[in-house]
Amino acid sequence: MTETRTLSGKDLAADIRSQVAADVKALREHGVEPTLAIVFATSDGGTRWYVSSIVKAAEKAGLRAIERQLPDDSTTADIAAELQRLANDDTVHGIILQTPLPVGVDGGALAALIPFGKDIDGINPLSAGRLVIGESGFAPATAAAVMELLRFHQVPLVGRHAVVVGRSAVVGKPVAQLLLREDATVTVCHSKTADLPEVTREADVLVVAIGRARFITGRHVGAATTVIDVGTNTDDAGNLVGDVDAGSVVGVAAALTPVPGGVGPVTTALLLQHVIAAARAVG
Ligand SMILES: NC(=O)C1=CN([C@@H]2O[C@H](COP(=O)(O)OP(=O)(O)OC[C@H]3O[C@@H](n4cnc5c(N)ncnc54)[C@H](OP(=O)(O)O)[C@@H]3O)[C@@H](O)[C@H]2O)C=CC1
Ligand SMILES: Nc1nc(=O)c2c([nH]1)NC[C@@H]1CN(c3ccc(C(=O)N[C@@H](CCC(=O)O)C(=O)O)cc3)C=[N+]21
Repeated sequence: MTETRTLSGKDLAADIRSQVAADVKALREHGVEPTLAIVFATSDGGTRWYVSSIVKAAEKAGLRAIERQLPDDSTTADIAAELQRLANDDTVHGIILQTPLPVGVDGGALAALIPFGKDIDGINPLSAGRLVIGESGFAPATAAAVMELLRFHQVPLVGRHAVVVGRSAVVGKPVAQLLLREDATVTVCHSKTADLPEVTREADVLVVAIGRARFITGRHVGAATTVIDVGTNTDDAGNLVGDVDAGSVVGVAAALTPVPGGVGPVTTALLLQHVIAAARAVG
C-alpha cells in the first residue's frame, strides 16, 4: 500500500488571491480600475455557480467584475455583438467567454473576437498558437492552474513522463504544451486511445480532464504516479466529483489533487491574476 499525498490547491489559491489584492491596490493608486467581463449564454447551474464564484472572488480582491448573461437561445451574432462591445470598451481589461455555448454557435469565430491582450482565458487562436511556439500570451487559466499546482508541490517534470487524458482546447491541449515547455516527455490520450490503463500506469504525472465522474481508478495508476484531477462533475446525489475515483486511487498512486479544493480554486485565482497582468499592460 502506497501512502498517497494529497495536493491541495487551497493554500496556493489563497497566496495568489492575496498577491492579486495587493496588485489591485497599487493599480488603483495609479488610477486604473482592473476590470473583468464574463460572457455566458447558458442557464446551466454549474456555469452559473462558476460565474458567481469568479465575481465573488474578484470583488473580494477589489476588482470590478461585469456579468453578461445572454439568453440560452442566443446566436453567434448575438454573442459576437456583446464581445465586440467589450473588446472596444477601454475600461474592460479581461474578457472570459464561458462554455458551454448554445448548440450551433460558432465558438471558434467568437474566440477570435476577444482581443489578444484581453484574452485572459487563452481561447483566441492567436493565444493558442503562441502557446505552441513558446511566445508570451495568456494560457487558459485551468491549464495554468495545473502547472502552478505541480510547481507549488514541487513535483519534478524535467525528463519525466507526463500523460494527459483529454485533448480539449481549454484543458488537455494547452496542458500538454505547458508540460512540454517544462521538459516533460508528454503523451496525450483521448477517447480513441487503445488500452488507456496501460498508458496511464506508466505516468509520473497524470493529468485527467475528460468530464466523466470517477472514470480513472486504481488500475489506471502506478505507485510513482502523481494524479492531477481537473474534472468537475456532479454525481447522481448532486455532489461535486472529479474524473478520478479518489477512493480507488488512494493507496495506489503517489499523490492526488482533491475535488473540491484542488485545481478549481487555483483556476479562479489565476484568472484574477491574468486580469491584473492585462490591466498593467495597458495601464
Ligand atoms: N477546474 C477547472 O478549472 C475546470 C474543470 N473542467 C472540467 O474538466 C473536465 C474536462 O473538461 P473539457 O476539457 O472542457 O471537456 P471536453 O468534453 O471538451 O473534452 C473531454 C476530452 O476527454 C476525452 N475523453 C472523453 N471520454 C474519454 C475516455 N473514456 N477515455 C479517454 N478520453 C476520453 C475526449 O476525447 P475525444 O477528443 O476523443 O472526444 C476529449 O478530448 C470536465 O469535468 C470539466 O468540468 C473544465 C475546465 C475548467
Ligand atoms: N472558457 C471556460 N473556461 C473555464 O475555465 C471553464 C469553462 N469555460 N466552463 C466550465 C468549467 C468549470 N470550471 C470550474 C472552475 C473552478 C471550479 C471550482 O473552483 N470548484 C471548487 C468547488 C466548488 C463547489 O464546492 O461546488 C473546487 O474545486 O474546490 C469549478 C469549475 C471552469 N470552467
